[in-house]
Amino acid sequence: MSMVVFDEVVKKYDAALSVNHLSLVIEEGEIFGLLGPNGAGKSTTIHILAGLLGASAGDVRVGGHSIRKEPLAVKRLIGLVPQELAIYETLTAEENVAFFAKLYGLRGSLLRERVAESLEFVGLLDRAKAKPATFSGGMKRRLNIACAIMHRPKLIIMDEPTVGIDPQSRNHILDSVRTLNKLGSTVIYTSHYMEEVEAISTRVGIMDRGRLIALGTKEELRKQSGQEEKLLLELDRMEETMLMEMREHPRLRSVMVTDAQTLEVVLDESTTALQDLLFILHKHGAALLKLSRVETDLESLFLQLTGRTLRDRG
Ligand SMILES: Nc1ncnc2c1ncn2[C@@H]1O[C@H](COP(=O)(O)OP(=O)(O)OP(=O)(O)O)[C@@H](O)[C@H]1O
Repeated sequence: MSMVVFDEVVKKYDAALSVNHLSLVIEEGEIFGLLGPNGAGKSTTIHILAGLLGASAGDVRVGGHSIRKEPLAVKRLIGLVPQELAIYETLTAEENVAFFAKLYGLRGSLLRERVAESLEFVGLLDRAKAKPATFSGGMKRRLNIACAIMHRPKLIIMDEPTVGIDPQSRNHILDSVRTLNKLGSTVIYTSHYMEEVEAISTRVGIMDRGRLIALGTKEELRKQSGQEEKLLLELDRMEETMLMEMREHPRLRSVMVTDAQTLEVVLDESTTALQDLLFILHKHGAALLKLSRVETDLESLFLQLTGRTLRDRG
């Protein structure tokens, strides 16, 4: 079932379109990574989806409900972790989560149960009675997440949740995204850190200047962009006759010796290329000590699509 359907969504602030006719379907169970440089339109897209901002044109459906016609039904399905912290420094951690729980209509023992559950989930149960003023930046972000998930939303939207935090909290947050997804939530996650999106997403959409310029699994994006399937082979020996045979083989696009024991090989698209490569190794009595794949690089893909670098390195 489709969890989110963007249908020709437009957001216009001034002359430029911040979201430019966005159409996109996200299926139930996905971890969808929305990637793009600063100002690409990610936050605007997320805010329209969460009902915080009206679209200039088009509509979004969440779990079959139109955000225009049934905004409350949509809001009930969503947990938004905003880019800016949405927690109260004067309340304790558990009071913060309880505040949001009450907004969703939770009361009494169910409220207490869900507050404890979400604080435990983000690793802050032992700090339930402390105020966020005593927390590190990463802990505040985790509390921000607890506030967004306590009503067990079907769709969790995270807008750059790992900006400027320590590695421990960052890993905690990435693990929690995976766990929430396993527990049944669809997750939409924006970032301009491509490593994160690569690591956790089932599918990636790349935005630039309000438009979705690429969409697919990492593998599909690699194919769309013409990036090649590159393998690294560590061998116990490297004979010239074997290398010659590889270089002459029509299914092996390039064969390069990178050090005394390592070969970098680019295969063509055919299904038998890898088999042929292994056959040649076997024929020449070379043992394969290690085989690894050079991972798709979203950064260079973005560069190729737009002529600009993805990351704001400031
Ligand atoms: N309230 C606003 N008024 C006018 N223009 C706006 C407003 N909010 C956003 N924009 C413009 O819309 C475009 C998209 O901004 P948006 O914040 O959605 O990008 P983003 O991809 O989320 O960037 P970031 O990674 O910095 O959060 C930008 O050009 C921005 O200047």
